[in-house]
Amino acid sequence: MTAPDESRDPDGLIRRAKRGNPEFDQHFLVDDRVLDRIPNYLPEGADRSHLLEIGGGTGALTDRLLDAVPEDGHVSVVERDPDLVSFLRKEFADEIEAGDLTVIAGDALEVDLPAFTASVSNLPYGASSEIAFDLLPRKRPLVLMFQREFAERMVAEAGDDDYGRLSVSARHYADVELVEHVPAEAFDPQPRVESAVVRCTPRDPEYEVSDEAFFLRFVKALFTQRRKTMRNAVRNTGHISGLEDPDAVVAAADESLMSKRAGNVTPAEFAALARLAIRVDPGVGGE
Ligand SMILES: C[S@@+](CC[C@H](N)C(=O)[O-])C[C@H]1O[C@@H](n2cnc3c(N)ncnc32)[C@H](O)[C@@H]1O
Repeated sequence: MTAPDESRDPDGLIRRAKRGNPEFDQHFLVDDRVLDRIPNYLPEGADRSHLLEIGGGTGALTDRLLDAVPEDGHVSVVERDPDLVSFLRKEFADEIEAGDLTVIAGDALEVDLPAFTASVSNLPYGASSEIAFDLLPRKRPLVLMFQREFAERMVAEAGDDDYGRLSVSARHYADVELVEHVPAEAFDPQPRVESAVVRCTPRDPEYEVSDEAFFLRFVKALFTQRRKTMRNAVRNTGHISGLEDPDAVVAAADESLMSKRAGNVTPAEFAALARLAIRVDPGVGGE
């Protein structure tokens, strides 16, 4: 592993790779201070023995991750662009030869991911939601860079303007915190939007759900009608949630909950309603 003061220069990597195509979600981090900070956002005590990076690009973050793993640790990096894969394999030939780094060629949503202990990634914006929701259920610590608006929706709480399906679904798997806003100037080429880094610390939710898939589908359905009361949202979205008898769920549910809007309902309240629906609705398991 290289010492931190020997980190590769991110601008030099871009020049050597001759890459950086915004159409391929290629915005490379060039701000050394941001690059240095990102691995340190891993939760204290996180197992760093096998770090996974999705979207290696020209390797500026990969280089920092090689410094962040313990002596016998490993970094795996997935990259979809075949030219960047060739570049990474050449640039990091010594680390690959030493068994410290594996470069996996392909789409992160299609390749078999290795058994990583934590992931630190500057995600391709076009696929960030799918990749995050592929990683979150694996219950490993994650430090992920997103578009700022996406990150803010992810960490929003009930009652916040940005609170929605994304906030409830992400929190189902982990504690999520926005740890740093990153301006467009930190990248080359610069994206049109700002970015933000989110730390996800896995934990079990503080509520029970007997059918996770139904819970997540129900939350998704209810937020499609976020301006309506929960009463109407439950009734109008059976085609999405799978409820066969939404009226029975409304009748059995607490009156005050049915009068709220989804944006003011906590994850625990959604979970209690999902458990109730499973008891009373034949479409999702009840009678
Ligand atoms: C935002 S750049 C980050 C690059 C580098 N990690 C950095 O921080 O400078 C995202 C990278 O992901 C790659 N990429 C885009 N879609 C991908 C996918 N579905 N699977 C794997 N890599 C992908 C792009 O080619 C690009 O190199």
